[in-house]
Amino acid sequence: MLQNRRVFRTKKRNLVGLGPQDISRGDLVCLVAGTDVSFVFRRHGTAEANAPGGVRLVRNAYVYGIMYGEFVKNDSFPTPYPHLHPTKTHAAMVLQDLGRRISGALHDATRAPNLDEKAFKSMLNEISGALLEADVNVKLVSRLKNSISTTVNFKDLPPAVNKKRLIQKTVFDELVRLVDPHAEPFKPKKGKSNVIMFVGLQGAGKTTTCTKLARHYQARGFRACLVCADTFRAGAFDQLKQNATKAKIPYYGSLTETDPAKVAREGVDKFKKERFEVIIVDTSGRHRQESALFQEMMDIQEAVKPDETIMVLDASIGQQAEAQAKAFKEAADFGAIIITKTDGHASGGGAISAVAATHTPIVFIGTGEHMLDLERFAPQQFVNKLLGMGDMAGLVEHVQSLKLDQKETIKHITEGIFTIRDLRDQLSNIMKMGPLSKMAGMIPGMSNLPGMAGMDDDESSSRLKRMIYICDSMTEKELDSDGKMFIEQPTRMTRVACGSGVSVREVEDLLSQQRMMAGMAKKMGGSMKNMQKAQQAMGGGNKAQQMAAMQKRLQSMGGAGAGGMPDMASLARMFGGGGGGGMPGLPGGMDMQKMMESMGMGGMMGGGGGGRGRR
Ligand SMILES: Nc1nc2c(ncn2[C@@H]2O[C@H](COP(=O)(O)OP(=O)(O)OP(=O)(O)O)[C@@H](O)[C@H]2O)c(=O)[nH]1
Repeated sequence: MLQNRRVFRTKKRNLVGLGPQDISRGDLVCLVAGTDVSFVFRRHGTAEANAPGGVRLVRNAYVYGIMYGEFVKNDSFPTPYPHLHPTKTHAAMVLQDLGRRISGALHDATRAPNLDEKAFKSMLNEISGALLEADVNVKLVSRLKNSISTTVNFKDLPPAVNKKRLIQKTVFDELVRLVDPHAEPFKPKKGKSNVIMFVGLQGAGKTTTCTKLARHYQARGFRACLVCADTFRAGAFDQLKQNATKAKIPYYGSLTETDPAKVAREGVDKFKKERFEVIIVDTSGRHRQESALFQEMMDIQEAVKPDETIMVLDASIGQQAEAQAKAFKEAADFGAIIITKTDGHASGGGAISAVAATHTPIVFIGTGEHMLDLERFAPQQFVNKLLGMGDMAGLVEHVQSLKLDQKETIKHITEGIFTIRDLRDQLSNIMKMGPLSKMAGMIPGMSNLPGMAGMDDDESSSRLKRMIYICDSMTEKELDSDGKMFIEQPTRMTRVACGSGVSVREVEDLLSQQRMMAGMAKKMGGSMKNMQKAQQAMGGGNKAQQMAAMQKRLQSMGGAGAGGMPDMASLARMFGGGGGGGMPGLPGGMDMQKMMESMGMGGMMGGGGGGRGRR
């Protein structure tokens, strides 16, 4: 389980086990009749994959709680095939696992018919164990445990107190305290040159994160640019150049100058003269905390006098994080931390402990290699999300930052129309939003749904791309049509299929999805007008207050890790489209679950299932 092996878990029973090292996301762990160990199977990725014969054996596995047949005897698990009993396996993100364990412990304790001291203590032990396993510093865990015990003070609780509420609130508050150093992070000011310098060990993700951050500020209206002061690693400037070019961000660096402080000064001076507002300086890393690295860091700091120094910490650093952060703090006195690679198998707790050790706030977390994989870190929202309670404010901010153009589609839906072009626009908007699993994590209750945790982002993204290719192979007239011309002239389908490199069947599927959505649009046409009026009336008020009220309402629907699923249709209606304080990501009244299902991602919403294979 620990040395390079995988951990399996199912949401309901937290099953844990050992598996082969080459196990991968989406594999099935099955009990086969007549055997007493479980086996890992892999789907072939064809339409027949769901048929009993559509899988191949990878190797055996040991999963506690199912290997002696307990699983088969428990009829609360779905049994899609009589002789194969799959549980969803995935190379789980450990932070997500940590969240699931904590909310599972809370859930078990607070749902117990007799919430006695024993149940409370066992919940505390489970939470502490989960935090320790995730590499959170042992002193911090013990402090958290004591604090919860003291605040709840189970023995002397007056009978009138709502124990469940109190426990939930205390655990939540203490987890927030763990990641909140109560220090205000730096905020760049418009109309001024804000110099931000990055420091960190080699490979922590500095160069990647510099570009992500520059893009983040650029998307929020700042004139952002990048300076490469890494003259130590061959290829560092090329990497920054490549990233910056892709993100359309101006950059500065030198292939010949060897003094990093000189390059940094030249770059910063140049961009200050050009009135750039966010100037990000990337520095070099080393394998270890070497004195040469620290000296270089101080020289660059002296040369560019940054307004903010950010330390980049790899989430997988584990227990060394604290010592490393302390050493960097002494040398470079950084004012903020960015934790990268939180999407990996890292435990993340070490990096979280670094916050407490240096009293420095985490400002962002890196959640993938893509340019958009940077999330603002806010302690309360982070804990909300960790416990599966969603992060609505983050979701709205994320979608708003994408500046999605919805006007045409919303106008169409109001008129009861949904063209193929509308479908194409929606598909590309969904692509811009980033991985669906990430979006799901931000919607209260959604990350707790069966199937969500193991959602295969690569597969859904490639499916979306193929659908966009199909649309891109159509003529303007076809795109603006209601799709009927394809039924009247089926050769059009063959032409589009050839043009986009897919089968005619896939074109047919896309058209039937568009037809289904057009049917929904037709039904919604009339009611939309009234809804927009209501939204406009709401749009004038205080948005922060509305946001807080919405978050509260959704939480009460989702419950604290209870897995309650908000009504997605009403959620989408609340977001509305276009007007007032609505979220421009989804057309008003669109049922997200139906929309995902219609796009062939229904399997993700309900677990199992799986989509149609490619031909
Ligand atoms: N999965 C994932 N990978 C990341 C993330 N951030 C960075 N990476 C990857 O980590 C690797 C190292 O990132 P770099 O940006 O080159 O690291 P660096 O700190 O600049 O390295 P040096 O310049 O050698 O000091 C690259 O392959 C990045 O794509 C993240 O949040 N998630």
